[in-house]
Amino acid sequence: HFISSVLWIDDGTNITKIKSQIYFCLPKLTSHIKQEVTSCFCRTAIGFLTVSSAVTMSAPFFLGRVIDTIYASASDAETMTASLTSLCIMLAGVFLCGGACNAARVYLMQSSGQQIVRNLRASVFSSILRQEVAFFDKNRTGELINRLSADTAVVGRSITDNLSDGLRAVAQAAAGVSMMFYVSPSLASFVLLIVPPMAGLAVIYGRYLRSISKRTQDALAQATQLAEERISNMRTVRAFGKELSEVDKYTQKTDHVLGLAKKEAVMRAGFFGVTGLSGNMMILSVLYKGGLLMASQHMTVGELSSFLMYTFWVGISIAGLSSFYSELMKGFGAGARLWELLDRKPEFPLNEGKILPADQLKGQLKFCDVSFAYPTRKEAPIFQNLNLLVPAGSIMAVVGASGSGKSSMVSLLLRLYDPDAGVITIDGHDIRDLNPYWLRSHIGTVSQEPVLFSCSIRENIAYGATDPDAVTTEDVYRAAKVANAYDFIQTFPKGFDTVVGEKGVLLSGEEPNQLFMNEATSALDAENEFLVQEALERLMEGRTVVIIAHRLSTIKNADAVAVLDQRRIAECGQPTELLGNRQGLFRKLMEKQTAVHSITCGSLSTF
Ligand SMILES: Nc1ncnc2c1ncn2[C@@H]1O[C@H](COP(=O)(O)OP(=O)(O)OP(=O)(O)O)[C@@H](O)[C@H]1O
Repeated sequence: HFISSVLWIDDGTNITKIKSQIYFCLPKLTSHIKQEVTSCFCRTAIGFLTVSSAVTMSAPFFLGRVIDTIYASASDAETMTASLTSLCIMLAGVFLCGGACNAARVYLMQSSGQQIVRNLRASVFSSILRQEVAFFDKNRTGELINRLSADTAVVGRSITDNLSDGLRAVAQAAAGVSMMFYVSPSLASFVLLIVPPMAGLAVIYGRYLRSISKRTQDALAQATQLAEERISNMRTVRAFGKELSEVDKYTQKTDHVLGLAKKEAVMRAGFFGVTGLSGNMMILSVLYKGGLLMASQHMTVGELSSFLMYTFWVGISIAGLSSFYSELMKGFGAGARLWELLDRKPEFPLNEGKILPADQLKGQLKFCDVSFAYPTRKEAPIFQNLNLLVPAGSIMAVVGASGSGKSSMVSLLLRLYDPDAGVITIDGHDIRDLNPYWLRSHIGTVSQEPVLFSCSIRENIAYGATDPDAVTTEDVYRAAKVANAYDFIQTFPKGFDTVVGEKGVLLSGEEPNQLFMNEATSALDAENEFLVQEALERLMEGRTVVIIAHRLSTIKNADAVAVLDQRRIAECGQPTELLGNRQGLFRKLMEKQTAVHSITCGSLSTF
């Protein structure tokens, strides 16, 4: 136990990183631990820990006494039965008490850990949702989810059960070594002479084993990344017919993992074979030396038995210490990632800034010399000195080639990102001075992508309301009717209570005939397009509307058209006027447009 645990305690990898994680986390973890330790919950657990450890560590001593009693009175059956019975009953009571205390300690520590995990999860989730949109461009969803679920659990465990297991291991190892010296100083010195050199060898071997183990992990991570990318972009793989070559690539990566794993297996086999052998050899030598001490009347058989049991306990406790250490290091790593997230101040305020009085709101929109590049792709500017004026109450269609930045304009208007230069104003007010909550609640967006949460249609419709709980069934029906969706939703067996999954996954699964039958799709599309168009036209009345026209047929109601090209508005004017210019970009776009795309429409509803 001792030798194999040395392997894991000596974590030679990246000490500097671990150190910086410890410096960063320790104050935060300490405040958590302080809070925890001062709770009566935890004090009780420490009390139980002390009793159970004391019982565990006194057990070998008393068991040695039992053996000596058996030996001493082996010739007198009556005396032996009497003294053995009373000793065993007493010890059984003590052990029972120790077991109960241990169970209570584990229960209290685990509950305390779960409480910490719950609090951490709530704070981390809240911190994630407060971040600006650019943060989500830079951080992968999977990684954030991992912090929320796995890292919180690791931190919780490392400062509760793990800490109590660690304390227990320290106490038991110290008590065990002391008891070994108490029972037989000469045998204890003998053991302590042979263990350190063996531990030294284990450290050297362990470092090599760990480096191979790390290489295997890295190779596996590469293979997994390849698989993840290919699976999530399955459509592209299928479209290019690359299934077989991708399988080959993945197989090559897994072959590499297999090669390293085999090497590691050989190394591990050697290591554990040698540690098992050396463990047995050590016990044999203790027995040999102990036997000699018994022969010279320096030790009883009970003392030798106690001594052996203590050596086992010390070994087990040190193994426990090594797992405590590695869990604690994991806790520091996870903690560093969590607190980095918890301490991160979002770049945009969430609910601060000016709120314009409703009666002063006209809805004039202006982009003045706006330059913008996505934070993740600073080298590829989307807009440079873009200017556009959308008069209050008018309908402006923004057109342009795919990737010209139409949707990016909506993102800037919603203040999902800030321009790098220039200003965007609403009725002359810089949107950076306005309260983003208020701003977004006054901008309605209608998008081609139905983002549905996995709950009922009713809940999905109510999602946009300021207070979804206050939304009545009538409100939901009214909203559905305005969107021309009421009749369509009523065709589902469960109507508004139909549960839909993320991106409508369940909806398609439940209602395949009505939604996704091949022959029906075109008819449904046309019908839906008409219904949506009609609903939008009703919504547009009296509002400032920016239509992001992916399909040029959707601009027929627009008062003006702005053509995006070369990172700015290249043309702007009435559709008929622009169509009249044969060399104009709009005219060319109209001529080019033969394929039918779906629409995305960003509308400034309230203005
Ligand atoms: N979050 C993002 N991070 C980095 N680049 C982005 C991001 N979103 C869009 N882009 C890039 O910005 C450019 C403009 O994209 P945008 O979606 O605004 O164009 P679009 O005109 O609406 O295109 P489409 O008509 O194809 O929808 C594209 O090159 C796109 O790849």
